[in-house]
Amino acid sequence: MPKNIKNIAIKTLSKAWAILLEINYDYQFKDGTWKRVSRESYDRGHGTGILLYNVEKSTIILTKQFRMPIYHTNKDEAMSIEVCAGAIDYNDLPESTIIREVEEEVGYKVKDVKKVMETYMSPGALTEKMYLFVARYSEDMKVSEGGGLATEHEEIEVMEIPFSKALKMMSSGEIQDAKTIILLQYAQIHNIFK
Ligand SMILES: Nc1nc2c(ncn2[C@@H]2O[C@H](COP(=O)(O)OP(=O)(O)O[C@H]3O[C@H](CO)[C@@H](O)[C@H](O)[C@@H]3O)[C@@H](O)[C@H]2O)c(=O)[nH]1
Ligand SMILES: [Mg+2]
Repeated sequence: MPKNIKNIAIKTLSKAWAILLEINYDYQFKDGTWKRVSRESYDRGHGTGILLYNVEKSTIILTKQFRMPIYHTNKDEAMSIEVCAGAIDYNDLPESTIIREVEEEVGYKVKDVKKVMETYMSPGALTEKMYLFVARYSEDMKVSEGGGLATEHEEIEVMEIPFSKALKMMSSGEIQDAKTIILLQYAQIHNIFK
């Protein structure tokens, strides 16, 4: 734990769906001087994501959905292609969260999920840590069409595509979501289709 931080003062800028804080603190730089620093920190909890893959078919399952923060800054890229993912509810665990999200969003009941990484997605601004998983899927695990929760205003298109196509979509920039890129590269590095 760093010892060169003191006099922390926290101000809540916004407390709505998530919490935006302004955190002011004294930070001692390497030359010994102390300076007052201010940083904003957005807390929307932690999250999970999963790459679902089928070795026999060489396919994976991705989702496509409208993302307002992208639309707000880059309208053409607002339909985001991502691995299935979901925020962890208070007191829930990453494993149970991702198993529930897989059923809600893409319609499969998976059991054995393997955690492959824990990663801070945007540590300069977000408190969120993402727990990333992989799991095999097959037709006998299919229980619904998925699509997300209408009550939560979700509308998720389920995409089952060859792994090779997903890699091309990553190279071409059609896939730009970080958790998705990390998991696709994990699959490539660890040769999970072999
Ligand atoms: N009212 C309100 N509701 C929100 C807001 N943001 C999200 N929600 C609700 O919370 C749900 C979040 O859906 P999840 O499936 O749990 O999460 P996600 O949006 O897929 O995000 C996942 O990936 C993100 C990283 O790309 C992660 O940040 C996130 O934790 C999660 O893993 C949405 O359907 C929506 O109902 C908001 O600003 N306001
Ligand atoms: Mg989701």
